[in-house]
Amino acid sequence: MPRPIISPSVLASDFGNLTAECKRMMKHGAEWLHMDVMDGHFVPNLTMGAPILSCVHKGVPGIFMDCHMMVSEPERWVNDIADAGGALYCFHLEATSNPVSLINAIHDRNMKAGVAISPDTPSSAITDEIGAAADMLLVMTVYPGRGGQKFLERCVPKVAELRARFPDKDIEVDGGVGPKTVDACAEAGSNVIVAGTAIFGSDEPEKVIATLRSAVETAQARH
Ligand SMILES: O=C(CO)[C@@H](O)[C@H](O)COP(=O)(O)O
Repeated sequence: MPRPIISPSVLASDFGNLTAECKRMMKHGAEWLHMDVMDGHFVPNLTMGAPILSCVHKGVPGIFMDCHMMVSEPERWVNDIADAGGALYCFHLEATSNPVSLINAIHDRNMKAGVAISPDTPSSAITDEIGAAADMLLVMTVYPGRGGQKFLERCVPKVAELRARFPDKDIEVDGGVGPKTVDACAEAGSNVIVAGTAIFGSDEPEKVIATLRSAVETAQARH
């Protein structure tokens, strides 16, 4: 079973102090930082791109940037994100017609490749070929585009379907995940937990990170 990983979503952080916020989360035990790249086209919001990621990468030694590309034409940004220090490039399946060649292009730039599905996309859209080529599968538990939304419980069965088909892959959940909703995700087989509001909105983020990790450990010990 792949190891538990907590990836705080920086969308909920103090953007004016992004570098310091990332360092703070790593000090509190976060393995990855979830960098929400939005282009104002695939989703209505605009956030950040390669220049900001590059600054963060230079300012935070050892950071693993889990780049969630909520963008149209994800093929366009592979080189820029790789040059900026991205460690994982996760694109939306809905945004491309050639996912396997995109995964190959990501691997050619020495990044891990993730494939995300939005709430209305079934797990079957991730074919055996796509799933085998990818390093990580992301099941969105809110509609992509903004933080602080309500967790969509109806997305959880997709995690279990994907875990049954891909026992060795990282499976990430993102959107409305926190101490109250993580158990369902972990029980279904998710090992990579993204949380924004639940972590950055807490006075004790280190405790929230520990709780999220312990939920995954407990579920993995049961299976
Ligand atoms: O990418 C997204 C939303 O598009 C997520 O990463 C959210 O930003 C997670 O935030 P919370 O729902 O945990 O507040």
